[in-house]
Amino acid sequence: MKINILTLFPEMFSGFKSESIIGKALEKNLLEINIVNIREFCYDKHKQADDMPFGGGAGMVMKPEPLFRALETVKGKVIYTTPQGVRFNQKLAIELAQEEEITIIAGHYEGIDERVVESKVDLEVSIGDFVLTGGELPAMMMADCIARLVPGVIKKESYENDSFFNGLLDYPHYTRPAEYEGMKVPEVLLSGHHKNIETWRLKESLKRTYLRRRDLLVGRELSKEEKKLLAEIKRELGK
Ligand SMILES: CC(C)(C)c1cccc(C(=O)NCC2(NC(=O)c3cccc4nocc34)CCCCC2)c1
Repeated sequence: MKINILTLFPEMFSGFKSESIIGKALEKNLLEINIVNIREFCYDKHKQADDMPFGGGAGMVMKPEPLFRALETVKGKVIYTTPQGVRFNQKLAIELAQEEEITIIAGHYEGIDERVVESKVDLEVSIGDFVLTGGELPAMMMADCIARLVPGVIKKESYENDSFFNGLLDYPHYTRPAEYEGMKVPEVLLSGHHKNIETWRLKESLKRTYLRRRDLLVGRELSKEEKKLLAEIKRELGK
């Protein structure tokens, strides 16, 4: 899979591409992330990538020509990260991860010229309702989420155990030391009793989801064991 990201700030992506899981996946050529510097497609003397808005008002708008030129050099579904977009989620990430190539445009200033959106953008996507300085971090976040779904990028077992893989919030995590400043790790996790540990983790995931994100449980098929555990949780919570 190849993810192109069109941006005026390519340096924002160097850490993303060099570090940790994404860095290793790129080294292993499991996928390709191609950062396209929009500024390279500004052919005027001053390399002007943005200009004042028609109709007046504050801020600048990203010019159409450099974007059209940059889009000529890439393929695949064109996504524009914008507050006006559909909400990004794991389901959309899974769909996009099936594509051979996708291109993400990161807006900046007041956004991109609408003629680019109308004629070239296939999908406008938002990561949430808050004000940002640019669409670069949303583009990076989407690329991260999609890239980890590419086979081989993360170990199969951790992918399978992804609590979100079963649609629940994560259970609490602990590591050494077994006691720190008087705070102990739950005994069951030190017992080496794998079935009990698995049950404890599922119950903790269900409890957290029930308490913090009950919406995730709506419409979610509960297994027999999950139903039993959820009943226990409700009893214990006195609800
Ligand atoms: C009602 C709401 C959401 C608060 C809102 C309403 C109006 C404007 C903004 C805003 O932030 N404008 C700035 C701008 N944001 C984003 O790119 C952006 C923001 C949030 C989630 C995103 N997902 O992808 C891209 C996203 C970056 C500079 C280029 C213009 C867009 C926000």
